Amino acid sequence: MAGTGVFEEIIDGDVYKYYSEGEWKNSSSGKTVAIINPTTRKPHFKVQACSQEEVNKIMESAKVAQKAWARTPLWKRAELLHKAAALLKEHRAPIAECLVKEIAKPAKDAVIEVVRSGDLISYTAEEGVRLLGEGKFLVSDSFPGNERTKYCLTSKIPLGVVLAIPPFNYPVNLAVSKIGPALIAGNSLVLKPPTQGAVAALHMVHCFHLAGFPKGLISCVTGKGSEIGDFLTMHPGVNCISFTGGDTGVAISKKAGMIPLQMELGGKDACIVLEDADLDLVAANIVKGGFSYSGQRCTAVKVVLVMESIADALVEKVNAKIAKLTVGPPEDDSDITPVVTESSANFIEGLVMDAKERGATFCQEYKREGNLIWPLLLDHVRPDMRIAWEEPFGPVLPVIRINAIEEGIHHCNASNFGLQGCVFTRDIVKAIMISDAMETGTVQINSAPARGPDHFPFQGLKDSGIGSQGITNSINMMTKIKSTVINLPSPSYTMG
Ligand SMILES: NC(=O)C1=CN([C@@H]2O[C@H](COP(=O)(O)OP(=O)(O)OC[C@H]3O[C@@H](n4cnc5c(N)ncnc54)[C@H](OP(=O)(O)O)[C@@H]3O)[C@@H](O)[C@H]2O)C=CC1
Ligand SMILES: O=C(O)[C@H](O)COP(=O)(O)O
Repeated sequence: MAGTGVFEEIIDGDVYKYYSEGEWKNSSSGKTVAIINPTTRKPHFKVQACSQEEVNKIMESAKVAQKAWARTPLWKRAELLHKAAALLKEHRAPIAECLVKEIAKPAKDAVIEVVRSGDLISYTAEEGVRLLGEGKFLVSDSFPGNERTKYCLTSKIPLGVVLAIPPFNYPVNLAVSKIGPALIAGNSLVLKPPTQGAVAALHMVHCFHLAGFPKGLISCVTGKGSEIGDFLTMHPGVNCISFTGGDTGVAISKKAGMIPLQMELGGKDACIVLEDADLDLVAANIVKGGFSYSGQRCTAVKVVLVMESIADALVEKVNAKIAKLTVGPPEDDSDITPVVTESSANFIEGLVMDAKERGATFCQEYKREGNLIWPLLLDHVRPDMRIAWEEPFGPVLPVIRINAIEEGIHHCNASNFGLQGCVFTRDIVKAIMISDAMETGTVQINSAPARGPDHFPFQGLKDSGIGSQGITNSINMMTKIKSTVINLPSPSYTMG
């Protein structure tokens, strides 16, 4: 149960505490934020609304703790991360329960997210020891005009205080995807979890606390992003921001100072289907890719671009699979569960109504009960419809019929997003050429888009992000280079 057993100390009455200087605390603000259960649409949890003074204190302690942490041997950093990973997996049940109640993640998927997060932390520990355990050694005479009088030793050093801001749909996995790299690289970490998902995140933070990380090294600030967010992202004590979410990230990138930014934002991942594709494989991937977690994934299939000659056959197969999707509460492991907020459901409905007014073909009746929207495939979608371009982040998928591959590539590249895309064909040469032409961070050949496995590089182009994630790239991004040059009085060559 959430907030019980080892987690008792993170809650006071019915309000979860925030985490600062190695302790669970009540905010002096006296304000709390209600977390609404998307299924019941009633408040389920409460967290503190932290004050700016509390943020300042957290930043001060993070700065002090980071100096000591940077002097902690790599193997000791890794040891603590492995402990946190084990604790996360040990306590997967209460954390998964929070995901079910806060973000209506299907119960099975909720457990998978927590276990995946433990694996991510452990892999990060190992990768960090290897990656940061070596540097570069350069000699001066490799550059014209120089003798070998200089040795340059370079290493990767921490940035300082990393601010991590994950989104609601993976409040644990997309938090640890930032926390792990930051810590193994020698940084301290301030986490601002999403409101929907904050309690799952607080339970995750407690696993790091139980692992025995130094006081002040990890903090967790709760409160609405719209209220405390700017104070955090513009705080002079922040040396790096790693953000995942929507166009909020674009605004943050304009406000943040001269610091490294890692941004993973929205997507409109296109699925291009050629005439020779295996339509059973395509249909399975479109349904899994487009409707898992009710389409609330940045890497969800968000528009299908299918050759006209096979479109009827594909749509029929997709509809048959949609008909088998279960719709209901996350507690029952339903395939389709309520979307995260009423405002999200309203946004999705707006896109559906626009498509209806402009003549899209509804393959299923549009049905909504509260935040629960039944899966819907819209056929014969045209570029003048909003759903052709906007990201519903819901269980609604548009199909655009094309008569040439170039049309599909054009639509993909005309989007402001450039996260992932996928292409289905038996012709690997064509697949490579299409992949090369698609302006996205990743192209999946013969499978739906996906961020995982978590050690793969993951990046968005254009409005889909800044920089690259994936464990190795995240570790590197949370370091900077330090050079030490040894100057010799006269040239010296190893004589072999
Ligand atoms: N690329 C991806 O992986 C994802 C993309 N998205 C996109 O984002 C949209 C909304 O999802 P959501 O999670 O609400 O994304 P948001 O961008 O609204 O929120 C992401 C995170 O940013 C925080 N935040 C909000 N405002 C600020 C601010 N001014 N300064 C600092 N942090 C802030 C949020 O906190 P709080 O919750 O308290 O507002 C949350 O922790 C989706 O519809 C989708 O388009 C969403 C999830 C994942
Ligand atoms: O933010 C998201 O939606 C995730 O990056 C998607 O991750 P997944 O492809 O592993 O579900």
